[in-house]
Amino acid sequence: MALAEAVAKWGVVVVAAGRGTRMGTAESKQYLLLRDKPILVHTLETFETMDEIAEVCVVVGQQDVERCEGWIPQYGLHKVKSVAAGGSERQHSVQLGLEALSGDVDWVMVHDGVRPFATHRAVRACMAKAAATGAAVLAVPVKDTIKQVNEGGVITATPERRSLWAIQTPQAFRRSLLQRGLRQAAADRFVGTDDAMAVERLGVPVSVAEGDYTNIKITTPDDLPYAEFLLASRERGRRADT
Ligand SMILES: Nc1ccn([C@@H]2O[C@H](COP(=O)(O)OP(=O)(O)OP(=O)(O)O)[C@@H](O)[C@H]2O)c(=O)n1
Ligand SMILES: C[C@](O)(CO)[C@H](O)COP(=O)(O)O
Repeated sequence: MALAEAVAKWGVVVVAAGRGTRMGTAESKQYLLLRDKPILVHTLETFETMDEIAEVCVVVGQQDVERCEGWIPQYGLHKVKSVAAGGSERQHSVQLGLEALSGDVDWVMVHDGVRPFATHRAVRACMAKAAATGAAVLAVPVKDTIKQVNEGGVITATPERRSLWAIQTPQAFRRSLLQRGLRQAAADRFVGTDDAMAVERLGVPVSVAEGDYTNIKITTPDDLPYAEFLLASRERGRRADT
């Protein structure tokens, strides 16, 4: 591990204040059970055993703050030091989570509460790349040919596939850089779909660290059986290791 990374104090903002409209369930998708535990708890457990992480802030809907505070003792989520109420857009939830982290956290990762399969290897790759460059996101090269299509359903462009990556979380930044990007985005009334966009807009390069295709964001109902399969595979892998 690089020296800068070893001495840095890392915090994680796990955003989970969305409504999950594409999932279409009465209960927001982050609270659906994956085997025995809510999806969000599986996600939070990712960071529990990482010594590099000093603290986690989980951002949820105002109505869910108490329930999530109760999870800290129930599931032994000792790294979760705060539960914050989120905002109307993901970006606002990120901003509120950043404000809740303690003052001495100087590097941050933002992670979707509905990505429970980020591996420690991939998270560490993202942290290492950010420590070396200032800002990095996990991503995988796209496998399909991607087309741009107009409102009439007609293809207007085929971008070169070699340059296309599907972006995931965690996304890792020097805290002051992400804060500056989010402040500027708010001043410009710009709302991005990921955290890197706020930093890219400053003209600051954001690097990519190669992740895993299995780090899925649980978004639509067809993701649920695949998530069950991934959980079972991970547990089989763990049993084989012991
Ligand atoms: N105002 C919001 C919107 C989203 N998120 C979180 O951002 C992550 C990624 O967003 P997405 O998958 O789009 O979740 P939802 O916004 O809940 O889904 P949908 O767009 O289908 O409503 C999720 O963990 C979600 O809870 C958030 O914290 N605050
Ligand atoms: C941040 C993200 O998960 C990267 O893939 C994604 O952009 C979130 O987008 P969504 O519109 O909130 O699903």
